[in-house]
Amino acid sequence: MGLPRFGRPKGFEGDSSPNLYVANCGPAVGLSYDSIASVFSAFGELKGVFAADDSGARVIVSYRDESSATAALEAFDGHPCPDLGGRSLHIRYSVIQPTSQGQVNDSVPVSLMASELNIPGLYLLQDFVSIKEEEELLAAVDARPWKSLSKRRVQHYGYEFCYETRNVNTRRKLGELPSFVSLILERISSFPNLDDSANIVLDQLTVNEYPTGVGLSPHVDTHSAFEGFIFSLSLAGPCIMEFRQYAECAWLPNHTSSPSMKMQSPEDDKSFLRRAIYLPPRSMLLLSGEARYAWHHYIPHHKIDLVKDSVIRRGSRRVSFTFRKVRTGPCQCEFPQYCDSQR
Ligand SMILES: O=C(O)CCC(=O)C(=O)O
Ligand SMILES: [Fe+2]
Repeated sequence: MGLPRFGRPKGFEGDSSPNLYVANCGPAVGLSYDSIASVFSAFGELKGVFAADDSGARVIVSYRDESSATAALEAFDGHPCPDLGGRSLHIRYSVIQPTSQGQVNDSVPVSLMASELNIPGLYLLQDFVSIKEEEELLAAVDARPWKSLSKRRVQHYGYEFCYETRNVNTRRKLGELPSFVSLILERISSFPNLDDSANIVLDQLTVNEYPTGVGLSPHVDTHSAFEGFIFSLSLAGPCIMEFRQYAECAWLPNHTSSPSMKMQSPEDDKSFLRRAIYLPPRSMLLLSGEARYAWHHYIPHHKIDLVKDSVIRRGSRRVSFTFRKVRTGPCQCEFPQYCDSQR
């Protein structure tokens, strides 16, 4: 699983910091992130509560001010906390771990199953289409005009996606989704894990063709552009997809709380959790809820991927069909810190 950028300091006396490493605390011991945030926010404004590792029993509580972290540490370290199920917490100041770019790119283990990533709302179904259907879908898009971007080719159906604004013009509808995807839309309407999949109406399709070694930069599909379900069908070649959750989203447009913040893009923000999943051809990925709204997805620009103990070569191309529903009003998701409609 992904390594957090905040770690436990070596030794017992770490330098003080606004970030606390809190052990014996987390969803694995019955404490939700919300309940932890609510108890720790009594000591000052929080930036957030994050998993410290994959145990589910260690978290990073990140404050705006160091003095708040000090007050919380003094109050809670080593004492049973009645508001957190009477658990005794073990608290240290946390430090930012120095990671090299090499580690960032290469060290995250790759899972085969979405459930292993522990990201709510993320689902992967293998063999969503047959080999024959895959051939037909590829033939259908290859018979239609591709638009060349700098490193990959795309086709848009339903609505054009504008890469400059990362949005769609809702007043310019191109038409209905093409008939060659009807079978996919029908299968999506009985997608497991969704309460009401039959009522999901998808009206935008982006087809991406990635040559070997080409990926996609980390991004969250713009909240104000698309609704809460994003389905992505992988065809032809495999890839891995990495998910990143950033501690700060200061580089989002209209960020007002830190006007002096210099960060321009997620690449400048080094505080993030990482998870990765293998996407084989013919699999369907669903991003919903937290996975859709609060995690960046990213396809590393690799020619080969290490999956468990196997080296997997990307094919000569990967073609993905991404189905979304264009949003017509502002997004009202539960993740305002990641939401362009709510900033
Ligand atoms: O190729 C994929 O599976 C994902 C494409 C994607 O994330 C996007 O078009 O926003
Ligand atoms: Fe995306």
